[in-house]
Amino acid sequence: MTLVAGIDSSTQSCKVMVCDADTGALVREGKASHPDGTEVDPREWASALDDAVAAAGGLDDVAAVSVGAQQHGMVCLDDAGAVVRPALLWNDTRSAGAATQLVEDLGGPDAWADAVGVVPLAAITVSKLRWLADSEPANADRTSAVCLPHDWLAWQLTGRSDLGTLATDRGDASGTGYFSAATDSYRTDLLSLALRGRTAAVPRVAGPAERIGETRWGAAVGPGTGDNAAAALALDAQEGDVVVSVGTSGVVSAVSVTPANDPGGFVAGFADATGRQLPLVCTLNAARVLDATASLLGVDHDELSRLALSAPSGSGGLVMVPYFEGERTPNRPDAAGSVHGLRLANSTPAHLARAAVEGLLCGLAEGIDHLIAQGVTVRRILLIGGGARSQALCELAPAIFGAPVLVPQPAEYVAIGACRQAAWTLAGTPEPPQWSQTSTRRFEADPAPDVRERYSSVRR
Ligand SMILES: Nc1ncnc2c1ncn2[C@@H]1O[C@H](COP(=O)(O)OP(=O)(O)O)[C@@H](O)[C@H]1O
Ligand SMILES: O=C(CO)[C@@H](O)[C@H](O)COP(=O)(O)O
Repeated sequence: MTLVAGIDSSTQSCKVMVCDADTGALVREGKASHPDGTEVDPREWASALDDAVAAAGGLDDVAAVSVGAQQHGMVCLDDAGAVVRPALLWNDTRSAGAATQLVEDLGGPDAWADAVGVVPLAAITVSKLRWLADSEPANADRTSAVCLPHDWLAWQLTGRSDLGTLATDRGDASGTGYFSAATDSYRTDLLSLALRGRTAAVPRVAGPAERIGETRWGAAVGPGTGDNAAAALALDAQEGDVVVSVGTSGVVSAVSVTPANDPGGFVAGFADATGRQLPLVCTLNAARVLDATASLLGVDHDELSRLALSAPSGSGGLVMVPYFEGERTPNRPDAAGSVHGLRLANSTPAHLARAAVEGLLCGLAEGIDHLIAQGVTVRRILLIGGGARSQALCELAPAIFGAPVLVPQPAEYVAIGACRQAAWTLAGTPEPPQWSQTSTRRFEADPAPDVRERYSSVRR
């Protein structure tokens, strides 16, 4: 059996899966935690990867490996290839002011949507680079190259240190704000605009199944990609499939042949890992809303779910707007979460649990609406990510989305997508290998538009 490995270096942890290259059957897996916080020394990712690989029984017998990772993180390298400062992650909002300035500098949101399909927000790499130029000019001066978390980890796997050997793929490059998914080209003028006239090298954009190097034991290293593009590859998402991921981030995305152009800044015009587009809406608050509410109530996730399902639809008028970490969609970096409509009758753990699940889902439902406004057709909604392990989330999602929801078997879909890319790199075929698709559970419910209406009015 030929084995391939896929890595998901996500916000909270590193997951490694080893699969049969022909069928995609899982052979073994491992996981290790990442440190908390919104800035992380990339060497912590390498160390978590080592631990996750050890937990997965090593990779010496795999013939190819690919890395999927959290998008947008700013990894700055000096001319010797050393890390200049800890990486600012996608969920670090200190770059919010820099994003606003950058939008103005290019002539407004329309100019950005036309240039790269992405209007800078705090999350986007280009905004983090402007923050660096203004707040840490000495570090900006020392930065000879800038890359993303997956680019850096894949580079580590190849054992190279020459900046000219850095590689990325168009899926992750499209999340930088200086690469256009519509034209498949860098806009180094925008990178330079962010860095206030400085220049920095960027990784070469490899093809979707290109071998970008070899590990020290001789395995092929695939191009890797951003986590959301990897998940779409795992699910073999086709046009009409809307993937909703409830991890640290809440993500609504869909593969498409048409690049997104949303000057409103809700939908980002990213690329997928196969050559298509991946219009995407991302929120800052998802699975951790459930984590925080469970901890507030002193219960575990199973009990939180049971409580939420025991309360009435609409939580008796209790509405949670879950902007615990500020928010990205809508763009409210300085917001805080709030609970509205407290009455004696709804001041119970069950009502609060339900309000948390409903509030989280209402934010994602707005994301689906934004995709539809960009011309995306919704044929199927697939729910994945750590939060999809919550029975309450699965049962309430169809009511809030107003459509049936398919929940694939709980699994690490980003790592599986990276495995599939590794197998594709090994096969060298024009299309990715056909692996049998996971079974799904179908959830249906009567639509609850009143819950969404109340949420929208409270949010406004
Ligand atoms: N049964 C569950 N119900 C709700 N949330 C869960 C459950 N199991 C795990 N989670 C949450 O899912 C999150 C991890 O999901 P994951 O998709 O791996 O995130 P990320 O990719 O951002 O690291 C954690 O916040 C975790 O607490
Ligand atoms: O910023 C985005 C997408 O634009 C996030 O989806 C990150 O890619 C982090 O993903 P998770 O760790 O939450 O899976």
